[in-house]
Amino acid sequence: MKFYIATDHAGIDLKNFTVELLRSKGHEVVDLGPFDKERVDYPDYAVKVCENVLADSSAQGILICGSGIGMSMAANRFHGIRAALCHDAYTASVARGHNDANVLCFGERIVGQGVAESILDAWIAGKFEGGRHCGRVDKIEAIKG
Ligand SMILES: O=C(CO)[C@H](O)[C@H](O)[C@H](O)COP(=O)(O)O
Repeated sequence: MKFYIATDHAGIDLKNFTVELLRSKGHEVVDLGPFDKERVDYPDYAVKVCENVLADSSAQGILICGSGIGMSMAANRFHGIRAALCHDAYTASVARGHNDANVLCFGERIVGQGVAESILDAWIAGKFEGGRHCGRVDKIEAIKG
């Protein structure tokens, strides 16, 4: 699987862990930064990941910040991005299976490395179930609020 990943200053350590973990499992990871802990604004990095995911539909995005909330809010402003803030393996699994989510968000101030790994494993194993969920996802995409 191919991932684009970015964070803000509050998620650097979990980003580095995630990049190494995914690469060690054979996944392709494009790290869009930042690469030090200087304070930055999370929307700037959400834009980088979402633009790449929209241009490369075979890929998925990962966005990390302190809580994951700001990143998920910013990412969901993009038409075609379905960003899911996940705190555990169940939310990751259902985000893929029911919501066809294409950007995973989590928070370094919320989840540790062990929980992050279980979230990533569930995300990677998850597959959109289609069926009754198709029309619902289509309705999300049709919203022009
Ligand atoms: O967007 C967030 C909160 O919803 C993220 O957790 C940010 O990383 C956080 O706001 C950054 O806070 P800081 O005090 O500037 O480190």
